[in-house]
Amino acid sequence: MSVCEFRPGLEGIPAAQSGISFVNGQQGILEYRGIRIEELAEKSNFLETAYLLIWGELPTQQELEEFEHEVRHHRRIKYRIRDMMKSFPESGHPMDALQASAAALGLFYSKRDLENPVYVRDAVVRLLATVPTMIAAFQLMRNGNDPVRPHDGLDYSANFLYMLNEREPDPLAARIFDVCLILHAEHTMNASTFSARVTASTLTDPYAVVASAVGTLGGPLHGGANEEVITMLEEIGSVENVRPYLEDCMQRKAKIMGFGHRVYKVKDPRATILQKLAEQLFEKFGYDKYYDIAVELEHAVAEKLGGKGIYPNVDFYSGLVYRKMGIPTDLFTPVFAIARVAGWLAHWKEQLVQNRIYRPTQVYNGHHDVSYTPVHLRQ
Ligand SMILES: CC(=O)SCCNC(=O)CCNC(=O)[C@H](O)C(C)(C)COP(=O)(O)OP(=O)(O)OC[C@H]1O[C@@H](n2cnc3c(N)ncnc32)[C@H](O)[C@@H]1OP(=O)(O)O
Ligand SMILES: O=C([O-])CC(=O)C(=O)O
Repeated sequence: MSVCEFRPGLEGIPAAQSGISFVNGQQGILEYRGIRIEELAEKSNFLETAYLLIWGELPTQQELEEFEHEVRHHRRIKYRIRDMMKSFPESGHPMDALQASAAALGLFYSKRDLENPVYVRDAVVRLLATVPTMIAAFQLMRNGNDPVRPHDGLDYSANFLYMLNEREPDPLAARIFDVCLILHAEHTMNASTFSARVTASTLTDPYAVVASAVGTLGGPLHGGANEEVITMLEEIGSVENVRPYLEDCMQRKAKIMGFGHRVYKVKDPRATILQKLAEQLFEKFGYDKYYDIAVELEHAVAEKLGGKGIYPNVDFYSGLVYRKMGIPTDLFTPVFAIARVAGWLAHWKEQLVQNRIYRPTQVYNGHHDVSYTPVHLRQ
């Protein structure tokens, strides 16, 4: 094999063959199994989209009803998981709580049976069903309250908002939240999905796959940017301060959070939809001054950095949507994870079809033949 050039961040290097999603970064196109994201956002719901991603086709009415029924009936978390979460430090980040809890779930299903479709389906259902419950439970318990039991009469998204806020959500808010989950469900070979596929390739269990992906999603260069965006908008504070803030960032060569993408060189199509969803929410529930700051920042960044292909990504407007729903800032990335579980599991299943363990190479730039220095002689 020829010696390859090292590409930092593996830019442009295919890490898998995949039929799950497609991105055209020059034209701002995203498709799940060939269907444009705009169409899914308008016509589908999250569980149907998850089914599409994981099993490769839209479900029939009966398949969808069965799948929704199964997910609905696996939403409760085990007392032992709940008690474990109760012992987590309240000040800990909910992404860490989620990562630990997803991994702990695997302790209860440690007999791996990856070739058995029943095992695969159970794991898919259980992870999709319990991740929202774990997040809502941690949120309530860190504030000294008991978790709220899932509401069997509510669908996937409405139930999550119900568990979080201890009341049934407004139907528009629940539908918008569900669309947000569709938008965040999958995105080709992003860092957390790569992490999921690497973990899957060792033939470990799907709980470990999801736990490793959650850990990867949390970083501020990836899903964690949605939280950073709100912090940044608060720091900017006013529309007048947008341009001085941007100048200062550019001078310091600091990244503007929620902007830029390895693949998109135009505005992320998901950001366009999320911006519209934010506007719909503001129309019904009142205006948010940070929205004007965000729009001004988008204009200013397009003027200064548009030439480099730097435009809003999915994380730029999502926080404004979640804020309006009363979701705390440090739950924005866990909410992203609720959705992305679908994509990670689709990649887990796909990886297993023709698995080969990931084991890339490296360019060694260290020393050779170094002799051992006894500790008392070391400077
Ligand atoms: C769900 C998601 O993961 S979406 C991404 C969420 N992350 C963010 O919003 C964090 C901010 N954005 C970034 O850090 C980057 O754009 C990433 C991580 C998304 C992509 O990183 P990469 O593809 O490695 O791009 P890289 O960091 O090399 O940037 C390329 C050039 O664009 C510039 N650039 C990229 N993003 C930004 C940004 N947000 N603000 C200012 N400049 C930027 C870089 O400074 C660099 O400029 P240079 O060539 O003059 O040095
Ligand atoms: O594709 C990426 O690198 C990041 C991203 O937008 C996502 O994971 O949704």
